[in-house]
Amino acid sequence: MNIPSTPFPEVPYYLGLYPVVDSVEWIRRLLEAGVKTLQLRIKDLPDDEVEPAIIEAIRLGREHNARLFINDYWRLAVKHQAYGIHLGQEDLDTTDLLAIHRAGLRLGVSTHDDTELARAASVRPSYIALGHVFPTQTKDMPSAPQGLQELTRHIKQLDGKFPTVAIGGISLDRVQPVMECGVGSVAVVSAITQAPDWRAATAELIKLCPYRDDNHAQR
Ligand SMILES: Cc1ncc(COP(=O)(O)OP(=O)(O)O)c(N)n1
Ligand SMILES: Cc1ncsc1CCOP(=O)(O)O
Ligand SMILES: [Mg+2]
Repeated sequence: MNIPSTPFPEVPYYLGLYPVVDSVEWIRRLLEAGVKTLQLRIKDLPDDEVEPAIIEAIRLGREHNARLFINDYWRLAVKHQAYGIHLGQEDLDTTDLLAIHRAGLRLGVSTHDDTELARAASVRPSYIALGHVFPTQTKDMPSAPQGLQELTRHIKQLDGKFPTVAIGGISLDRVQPVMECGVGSVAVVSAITQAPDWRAATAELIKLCPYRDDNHAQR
């Protein structure tokens, strides 16, 4: 892993609601619904097939003055100057972190345990994602859900040095207890995409997970 000599660019500690979705269609809908932090997560397609979606998502993100992260496709995200990139632990070994840093993109990194937390922190990313907090149907997870106690412990361990994002099984009724752990933001998939009324769910979630224009955790 090639670690840049300075941290990745800062993002607000309280990023607001952070939906993770798999199409430009969802990106457009959510931006129009007022979402300001979001991720395009398309899995396992060749670069040339996802490139048009990435270009359009980045364009929409800029048009709405939103923070759009691209999952996995870091070369395309750099090429088209996305706001940021989200990477998993295994991606850290195969990604040119120096290229992302040089291009001025923000970086989010997934973590699941203490070892991964230390490894993520060594990269000095823009935010650190913690999860999965609860059981999830959206992604096959090799580890057990960490739960609220472990989430709280990880947030304390980071000591406000990085903005944090909780992910995994966070339904509407679980957002408040998750926020009470001190996390900066909540990332959701099914709470929006599987909701009977996604507009109503998104509006509720935005209220429960406020954005603050501030780089620091409130103590
Ligand atoms: C905000 C956020 N947190 C975690 C993840 C998971 O990323 P990763 O570990 O790279 O797994 P995939 O999403 O690529 O399957 C995420 N995407 N976003
Ligand atoms: C992408 C990802 N990474 C960890 S859990 C997860 C899926 C979260 O989806 P949901 O909010 O539907 O549980
Ligand atoms: Mg990934």
